[in-house]
Amino acid sequence: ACGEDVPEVDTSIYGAGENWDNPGGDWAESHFSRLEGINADNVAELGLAWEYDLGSARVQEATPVVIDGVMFTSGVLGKVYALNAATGEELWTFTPEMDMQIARSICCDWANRGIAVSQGKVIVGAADGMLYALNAESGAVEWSVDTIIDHGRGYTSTGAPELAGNLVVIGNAGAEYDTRGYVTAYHVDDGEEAWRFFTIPHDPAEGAQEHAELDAALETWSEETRWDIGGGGTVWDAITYDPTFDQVIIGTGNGGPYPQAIRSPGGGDNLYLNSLVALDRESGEMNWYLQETPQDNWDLTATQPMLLADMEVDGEQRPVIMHTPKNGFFFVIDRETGKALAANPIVRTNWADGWDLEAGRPNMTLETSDYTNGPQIVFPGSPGARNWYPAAYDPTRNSYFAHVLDMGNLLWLPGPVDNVERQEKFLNAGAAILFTPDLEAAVPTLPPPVREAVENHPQWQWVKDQPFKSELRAIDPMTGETKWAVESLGWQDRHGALATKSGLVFHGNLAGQLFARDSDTGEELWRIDTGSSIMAAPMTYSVDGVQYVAVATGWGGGGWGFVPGYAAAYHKGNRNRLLVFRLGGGEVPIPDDLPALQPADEPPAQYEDATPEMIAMGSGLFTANCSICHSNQPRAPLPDLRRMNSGVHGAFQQIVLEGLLVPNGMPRWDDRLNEDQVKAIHAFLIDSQQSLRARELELQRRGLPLDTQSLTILSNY
Ligand SMILES: O=C(O)c1cc(C(=O)O)c2c(n1)C(=O)C(=O)c1cc(C(=O)O)[nH]c1-2
Ligand SMILES: [Ca+2]
Repeated sequence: ACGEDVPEVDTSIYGAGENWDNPGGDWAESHFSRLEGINADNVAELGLAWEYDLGSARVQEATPVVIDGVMFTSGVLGKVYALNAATGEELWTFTPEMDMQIARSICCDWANRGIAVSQGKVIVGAADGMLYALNAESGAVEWSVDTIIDHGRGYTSTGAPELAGNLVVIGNAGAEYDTRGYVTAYHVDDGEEAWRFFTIPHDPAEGAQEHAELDAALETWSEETRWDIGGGGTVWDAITYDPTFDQVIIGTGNGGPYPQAIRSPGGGDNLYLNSLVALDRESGEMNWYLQETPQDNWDLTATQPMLLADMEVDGEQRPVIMHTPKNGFFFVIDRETGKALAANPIVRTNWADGWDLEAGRPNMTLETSDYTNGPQIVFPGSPGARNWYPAAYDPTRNSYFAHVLDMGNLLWLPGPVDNVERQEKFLNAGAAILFTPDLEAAVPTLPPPVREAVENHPQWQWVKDQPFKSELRAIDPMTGETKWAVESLGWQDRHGALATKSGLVFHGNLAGQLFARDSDTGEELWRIDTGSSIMAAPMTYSVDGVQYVAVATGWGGGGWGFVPGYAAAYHKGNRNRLLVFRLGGGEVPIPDDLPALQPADEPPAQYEDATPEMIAMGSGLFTANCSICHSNQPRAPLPDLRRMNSGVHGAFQQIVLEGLLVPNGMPRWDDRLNEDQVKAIHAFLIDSQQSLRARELELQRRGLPLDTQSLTILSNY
């Protein structure tokens, strides 16, 4: 890897042109296009140019890349597609092979957020942590490298690799599991490792830290830190190369377990959790860090996308990063120093009351957010004020277009904080979390101590008086003020954005509509029904003078088991496709509605003698092990286990303990569950199937639909 060229980046041109050369669009990752072929005067003529079936029904989060007429993008588990960008003709695809036991360590669906293209290679991080460099013309593997340092822990990979000159940098996911976060830089030409940066220290009893930055970080962790569990700090989404200072900026994740009282008892900032950290491209050494959420208890990650710009601050042009992490603040950060120049709240926050620019820290309010001594309603909730959904920045209007969620969730400790056992390669979040748009309705169903604590909570009034708000906004970065906003369909209806110099903002929704709005007012200028749920960000490019707008469809990600009733994925199935539009194009073929739900089959009489204790044990084991994937909600992506047929009932033990369906993505559990436990789970499911069937037969007799959804997601980690 010696003597390679480090490509020059021209930072004087802002926004993407004909090519959209990385998932963020341009060097600034602005999701902004300079193309003006499609504008307010003609946008109403947009129609379908071509569509491409991505061959799955899970989750699509990637923004495609287009270079010289070829589109490259990624999908489920890191599958890669190369297509003719003008016609949709498939040039090649690549499906990474992996042991599907990995499905046990994936928190938030089989997402992949995109690819990197450089030196004639397309680079993707597969779900199992393998990094592949593929020949851009043929799709053949040129090199591959295992980025995971310890396969005995719950590491996965969902983020896009980031190009930094001659290097490609990749992180990983798993802060809800038993991991310690890090990023690794590899040479693009041959995959040789250049450097690795760990985001948190390791147990000092086990020898020297890997690099000097960790010695400083160690001071911010307590002596009782549960290093064995992992600590978290995963870099699962944004990594951004800043060519101006030749540095790689990483966004780090939450603490693991969530409660600091388990993770690092006695407090401390726990560096470098929930931080932006700038690393020198060549050496991997730290230039600066900014911790956005110290002392994390809440999964308030800083992994969300970063957008770069040069911006006038106090009368001076400064190179900045715009960052809206989960924690509810809008940060404008000096790229040279890492100092926050602005940090304004964009939603209600009660883990901090404002941000002190002088001190470079938030004003922490642990009395309303630390749940060590009882349940707390925390704003923003762990879905985040923002999440991975890409924002777009239009420098000509100084507007940042982003989906924002103003919502709290309820957190409490499910048990004592001492002697918590590490769950190997499994969930270790250590907190009970209730996500619901209607806490007021959910609270009466909670155990009395939790219920009372909630009703006496200072933020109970917020919950009662001001419902959650989920909206696309145009925001002024330095003030955080909203210039305009449009409401989305629900708290789960969140989506990425594209802005164009011609004054348009494009975005989709879960009901399957794609919109173009006026950048200055938010006014709707065009919409088209696609019949497929959209979360991913649209992008635009041009080939032979024709401008196209492309978007991937597919519902999933965090909370993926609960398909909202307003989603196209609920009524029409979760069609994953690429839809590409041009002026004068046609209608989008709309999938048919799914057939109506039918009453659950009669379950077998297998455990007719099951005791209530056995069923209760099965219920507890199901919640702890199975429910993160099997939500047992109508139209969920995975089978509702209250609707199993006789064949599946007959093979239940073989599926769960012997791995009969591992190739399909259902892992084996013989390392965590024994035969009696699996019998108890099965007895619980048969019991649930009986009650479901009885209820559904009754609904059917009365001529009523069978769709009854729960609005509440309880994760009892
Ligand atoms: O801590 C982690 O390592 C980690 C990983 C991921 C992921 O890889 O997708 C998510 C999260 N956390 C997370 O907190 C979160 O809200 C989330 C949403 C999504 C998604 O794809 O919709 N992924 C993740
Ligand atoms: Ca997380």
